[in-house]
Amino acid sequence: MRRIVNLAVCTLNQWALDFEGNLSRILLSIQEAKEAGAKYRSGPELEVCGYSCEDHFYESDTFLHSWEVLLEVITSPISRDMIIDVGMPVMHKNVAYNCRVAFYNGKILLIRPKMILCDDGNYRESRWFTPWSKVKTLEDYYLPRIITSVTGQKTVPFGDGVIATLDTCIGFEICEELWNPQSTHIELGLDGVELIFNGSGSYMELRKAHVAVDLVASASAKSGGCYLFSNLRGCDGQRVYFNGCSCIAVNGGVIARGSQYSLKQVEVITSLVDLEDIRAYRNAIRSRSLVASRSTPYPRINVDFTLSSGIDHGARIVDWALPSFQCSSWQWHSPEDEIALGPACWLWDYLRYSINVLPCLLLLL
Ligand SMILES: NC(=O)CC[C@H](N)C(=O)O
Repeated sequence: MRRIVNLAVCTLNQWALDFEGNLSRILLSIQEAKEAGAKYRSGPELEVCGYSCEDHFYESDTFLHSWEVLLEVITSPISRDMIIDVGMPVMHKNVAYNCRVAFYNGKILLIRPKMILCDDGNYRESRWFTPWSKVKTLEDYYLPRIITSVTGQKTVPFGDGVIATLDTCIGFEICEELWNPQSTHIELGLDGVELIFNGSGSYMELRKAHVAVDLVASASAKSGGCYLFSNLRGCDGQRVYFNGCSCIAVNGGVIARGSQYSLKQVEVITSLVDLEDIRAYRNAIRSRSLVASRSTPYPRINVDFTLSSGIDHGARIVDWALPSFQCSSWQWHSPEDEIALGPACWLWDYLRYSINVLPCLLLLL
């Protein structure tokens, strides 16, 4: 028996506060995911407003414009018939959170705030955001009126919950939560969450890319499951270069990976994943089953939608011929290549955006 799901992760070259440009890249990524047959599309961290808005995260306009972009995405016909999550800042009870917003056919399903923030290196997330600390707890989020008037929803669940479709269970871990020893994916996996989406803003450091991909693979190794990592790409106005390398891993093996240094502004990778592979792998690890049987449940948001294709039993199943997953192989860049490629890509982005604003500056003279 097979139960195949087609899932998409996206690498986007976003720019801080470029709401229109960011929107167009998000819509393009959804379209590409849909054309590839995906029923779920995820994207990088804070993709709506751009990661490096810095003290603009203190301005309510940054939040308002993010909702306006979300409205465009939710109401676009391209977004129909698939579950989508996007990254944006959300203010809940006067506290700013770095969130994933998941929706399906014009309705918001869940707002999932980041639970472990990053303050190493050049990261200073806790200057602008607060981590959500209420584990496995949901509250009502009162939507802005521009959203209510279109979706008809006054409140939506906000917090540490998961989404249950008719055939699987979906959870979220946002960037640094993967890097922390007490990663969220451990509890998620034990509670039967089969697909874990991570929207990230991970920047380039020499010889760091393999660490991110190794973490993604190991997140799905001990406990089984499918781990889907979407990262930003390029320079978004700050000093760092985001690293790309979005990837998908199943049961410890990386089955798809995007490029690390590229000038592509939108890169979508999709994979066919058999949910039965996850179930068989998990059930065979007896010690995991024992611990999982004792796990306390996450609040589940039910959605009347099936991610898998075909019929899940009987002779008429259409997907028998599809192969089960195969691990992909690639060569890591040498340090010398990284030194050549990273700064060059950063400079290219900066130049590209400078050229865009140059005519405006000339008009001001
Ligand atoms: N945005 C983040 O949470 C960053 C997480 C992680 N430390 C990284 O470098 O990729």
